[in-house]
Amino acid sequence: MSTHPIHVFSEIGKLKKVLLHRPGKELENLMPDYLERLLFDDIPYLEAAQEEHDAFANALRNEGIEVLYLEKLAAESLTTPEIREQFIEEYLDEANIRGRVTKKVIRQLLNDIEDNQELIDKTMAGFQKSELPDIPPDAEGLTDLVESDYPFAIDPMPNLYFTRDPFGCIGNAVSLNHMFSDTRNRETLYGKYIFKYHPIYGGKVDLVYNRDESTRIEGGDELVLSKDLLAVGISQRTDAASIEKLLINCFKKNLGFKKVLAFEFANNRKFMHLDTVFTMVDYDKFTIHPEIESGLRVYSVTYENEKLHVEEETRDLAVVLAENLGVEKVDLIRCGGGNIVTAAREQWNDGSNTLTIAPGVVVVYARNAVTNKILEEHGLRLIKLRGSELVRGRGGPRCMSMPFEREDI
Ligand SMILES: NC(=O)NCCC[C@H](N)C(=O)O
Repeated sequence: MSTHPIHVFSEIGKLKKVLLHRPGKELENLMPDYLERLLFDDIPYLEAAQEEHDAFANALRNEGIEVLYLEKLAAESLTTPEIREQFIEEYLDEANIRGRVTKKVIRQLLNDIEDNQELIDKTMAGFQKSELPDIPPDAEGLTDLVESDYPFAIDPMPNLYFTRDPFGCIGNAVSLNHMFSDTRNRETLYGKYIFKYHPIYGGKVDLVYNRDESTRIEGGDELVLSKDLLAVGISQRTDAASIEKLLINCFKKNLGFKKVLAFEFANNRKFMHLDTVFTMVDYDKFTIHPEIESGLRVYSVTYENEKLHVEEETRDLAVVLAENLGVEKVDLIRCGGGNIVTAAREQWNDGSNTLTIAPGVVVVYARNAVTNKILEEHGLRLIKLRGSELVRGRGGPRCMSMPFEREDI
């Protein structure tokens, strides 16, 4: 094992260390009127969501995996008063606050929080206007005084428990993403501080993408299939141009990857990321959602002599994968078992969003019984989670986890 604090050269190597976020008060700041913009489909019951999430973390620990928490690493990254102040400033600048006086008032409230963990948790939860002291009528800010029914001074970040997306560990490096939506793009600030200032990770990890890039990419579209091969989705969330930048940067940092398979598929919410329709579960096995297969286009992207080469793959996906992984044959396991309704229902509930913790061992939601049975029939060992509340944010075990260390395969 290398001495790098990030080491991820496959999707399936034995998972050693993984990053989660325990859902917090940000979920209690969800309201029906704003669900769509905040990318939620319903409002989870926080206490039950936390119980389900703790069960997820414990299931991983029982398999010998070290569980890290985003909120804890972020708090540990505020190592000096100056860094803490800078963090608060950047957070406020990105929080879309309506008035100067309101911003000043919130800055004071944040400064008054002594404990760094409490500070980070509060930035994640957001601020209801009702939590702020009244703005005096003679305050100089017009925007602060104009009444609006919108109840938040700062929106919550309810999607934080999907740690897969704001940044992705690729080899020894990290892709600190520029995300598709305003609501999620704010989440990448925590990654920025972790990889800049955290006592273990700060300054030790190369970035192969940065949050200030203009084109978008999200971790759910980034799959490390082998030490040579990445797969990246061109999706609702990820632009083709970002894949080119990512590949060039991986080359420049000598990470060893030789090719990206770019998967272009339907651009819509139900298939928001590649990992909602396609995951690797063993040396030669993948889950796939049948509904994407007919429209799927796959491109091989390589970079040689400072030039990108792109070629559309016309052969079957299974053949392309087998050749690129150096295995005889690849099994594409179709979620839902060939029934279009079952497949659609179970995909919506993240039936193909498996987290592989060792070759052939995957974490899944128990609720996707048909897909789970098929996975078992293919010889996989399943660790089944209850996800009744967690699934309301539209993500499964892979979305809720970011591997920091895997054993090489
Ligand atoms: N990798 C993933 O597919 N993550 C799930 C993200 C769900 C979240 N509500 C979102 O729409 O971004």
